[in-house]
Amino acid sequence: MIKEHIDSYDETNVRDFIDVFVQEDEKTGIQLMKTIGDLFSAGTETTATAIRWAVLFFLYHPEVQERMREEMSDVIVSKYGKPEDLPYCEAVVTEVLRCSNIVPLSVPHGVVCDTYFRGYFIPKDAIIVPNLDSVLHDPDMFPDPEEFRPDRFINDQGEFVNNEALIPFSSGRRICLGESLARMELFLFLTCMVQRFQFLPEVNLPLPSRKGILGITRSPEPYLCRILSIQ
Ligand code: HEM
Repeated sequence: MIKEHIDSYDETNVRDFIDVFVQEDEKTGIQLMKTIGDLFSAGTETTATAIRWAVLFFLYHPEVQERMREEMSDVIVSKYGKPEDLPYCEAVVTEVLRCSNIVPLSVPHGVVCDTYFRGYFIPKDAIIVPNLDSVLHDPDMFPDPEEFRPDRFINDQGEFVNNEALIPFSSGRRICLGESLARMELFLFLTCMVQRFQFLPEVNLPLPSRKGILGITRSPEPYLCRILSIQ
C-alpha cells in the first residue's frame, strides 16, 4: 500500500494517513509502520477488550444499563449527550476501566541512573514493572474493590467525581498517549450500545467468569450472551 501511495502521490490531493507520510518524504515507511503498529496494538486491542469487559459487567448488572438509558433519555431530547451531561454514563465508563484493569502491569520502565526512592536503592538499568492493579483495587481508595459499582464516582449532588487512584492509563511522563481518545471512544460506544440494545445472560448458562486471562492485556474469557434490540 505504501508503494502504491508513493507511485500515485499527488501533492494537490493528499488522500489519507499514508499520503501524509509520503508528503513528509518518509519513503522507507518505517516510521509509518511503527505508528500503525502503535494504533493497532496499543490502540485497538485495549479499547476492544474494555468493551468486552463492559458487556460482561452489564450481564451482572441490568440495573446499570437501565440507569444509563434513563439518564440518556433525559438529555438527548435537547442535545446530543457529552460526558459532562451524562455523569452516570461517565461513571460507568470509569468503573469499567477500573474493574477491567486491562493493563495491570503497565509497561516495563528502565532506570536511567542509580536512584533512592522511599528508602529503597534502585540501581541503574534495573527494570521496573509498575503494579497498577494494586492501586485500582486498593480497598482504602475503592471500598469493596472487587464490586462493579459506578456510583463510587458519583457525589451527593449527582455529579461525576474522579479519584486520584484511578490510574488505568498509568501516570507520569509516559502516561498512555491515547487516554483521551480511549475515554471518548468508550463513552460513545457504550452509550450508543446501551441505548439500542439490552445485554442479557445466555439462557441456562452461568454468568461468565470475571477472572480474566492475563496476557499483554487482561481480557475476559470468551463468553456467550444475548443482545436484544430495544426499538
Ligand atoms: C482502555 C484503553 C487503554 C488503556 C487501559 C491503556 C493503558 C496504557 C498503559 C497502562 C500504558 C503504559 C504507560 C506507561 O508506560 O507508564 C499505555 C501506553 C501507551 N498507550 Fe495506551 N491504553 C489504552 C488505549 C490506548 C489508545 C486508544 C491508544 C492510541 C490510539 C494508546 C496509545 C498508547 C501509547 C502510544 C503508549 C506509549 C506511551 C509512551 O510510552 O510514551 N493507548 N497505555
